[in-house]
Amino acid sequence: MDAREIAWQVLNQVCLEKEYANLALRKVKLQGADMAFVTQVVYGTLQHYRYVRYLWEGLVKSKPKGKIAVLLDMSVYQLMFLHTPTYAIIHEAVDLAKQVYQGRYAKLVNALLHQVERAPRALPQEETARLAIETSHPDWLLAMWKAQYGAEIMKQIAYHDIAEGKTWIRCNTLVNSLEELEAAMPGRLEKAPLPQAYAYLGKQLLQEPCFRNGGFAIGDLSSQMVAGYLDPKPHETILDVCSAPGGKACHMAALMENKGKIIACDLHAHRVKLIEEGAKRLHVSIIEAKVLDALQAQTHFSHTSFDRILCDVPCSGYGVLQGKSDIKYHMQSGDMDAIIKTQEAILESVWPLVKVHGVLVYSTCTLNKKENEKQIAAFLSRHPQFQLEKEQTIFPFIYNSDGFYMAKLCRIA
Ligand SMILES: C[S@@+](CC[C@H](N)C(=O)[O-])C[C@H]1O[C@@H](n2cnc3c(N)ncnc32)[C@H](O)[C@@H]1O
Repeated sequence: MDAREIAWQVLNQVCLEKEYANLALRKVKLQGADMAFVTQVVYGTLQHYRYVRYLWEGLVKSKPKGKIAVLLDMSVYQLMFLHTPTYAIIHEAVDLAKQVYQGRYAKLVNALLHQVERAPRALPQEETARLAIETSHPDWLLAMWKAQYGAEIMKQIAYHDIAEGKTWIRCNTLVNSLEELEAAMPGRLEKAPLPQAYAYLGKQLLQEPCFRNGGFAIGDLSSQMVAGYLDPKPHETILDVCSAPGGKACHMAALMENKGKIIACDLHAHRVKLIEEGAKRLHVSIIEAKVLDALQAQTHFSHTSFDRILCDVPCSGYGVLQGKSDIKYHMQSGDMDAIIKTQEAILESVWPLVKVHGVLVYSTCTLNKKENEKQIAAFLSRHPQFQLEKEQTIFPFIYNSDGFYMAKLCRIA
């Protein structure tokens, strides 16, 4: 089976069976350039799903569905975004189309792809409709961003989501200093506007010798701002209730100089394992990882027993659509309703555990005021014993990082 056919199969699993793209790709047994091609076609097609569908769908009355629609999507993606010769893309798409539905759609695939290649359909005139197709976002999401943040910010987020992302790392000061890390990766690090953070400019991050010995952690720049917001000190006791895979917990441990205690919980056992593995690689010994539903936290811990608590809650993920294009492909406007209730329930379950004069930080990787500012305003109105010290939305286009929200609440009574 060649790389294009494998990409088609992976996309069928993601688009039609709702498998996560990273998990479907993990099963692919290819290497080198072939694997890079499959990965690019899979993520690229998902990232541009509306645009590529728009280009072929308008040309046909009775629209093919299922695997043929996915095949057309991925072939149009290649025609529009890759430098592969047109004849190779179309020829192979037609061959693949012959494999399914008794080959009924092979001629149509051939005709549609030639037509798209010859004269791509013009984008809609109206500005927001055009942006939605050009950047492949659902209309309701753009409308929500426009209403919440204004037209200019909506536009910048949308274009950010289809731009090429950066890889961010954090120097693990428990293992090496900034100077030592820079010396170990000459020319491959670009200093970021945050202590200990760098953009990685190389190509083989996991092959860097100082990765295995824990010299750095991989983690988005915005996400690295959260531990600083919590501002944990050596010898304190910290609760991290939604902790896996443990990026922020390990960062907190470094800020605490590996002194004190961090209880790092997550609902899912397989994800708790990731916290343990990460902590081991990064030479962190103060993390105690636990499988625990945050909603049950009060049955495990006494009231007022933590100096600081981090609630890095599950969220709709609208701040990470650049890197997680399968979220973008599948998301529905109703998805956030249940999640908002979970976030509220987590806050209600956890707040009594923080000491008086202690700190609670709430964070999400989403851009949605209902999960962010409004969630925190509602919490504060229910709990006058907390005060908002600061809150911040990090828009993803500022540093080419994830979109994040963080609120720092201090318990005053
Ligand atoms: C945004 S991620 C956390 C990322 C993590 N803080 C880090 O920095 O690596 C949210 C996590 O919440 C976990 N989760 C979801 N519902 C939960 C619950 N009721 N109790 C505990 N963890 C939960 C998910 O398994 C997921 O790992």
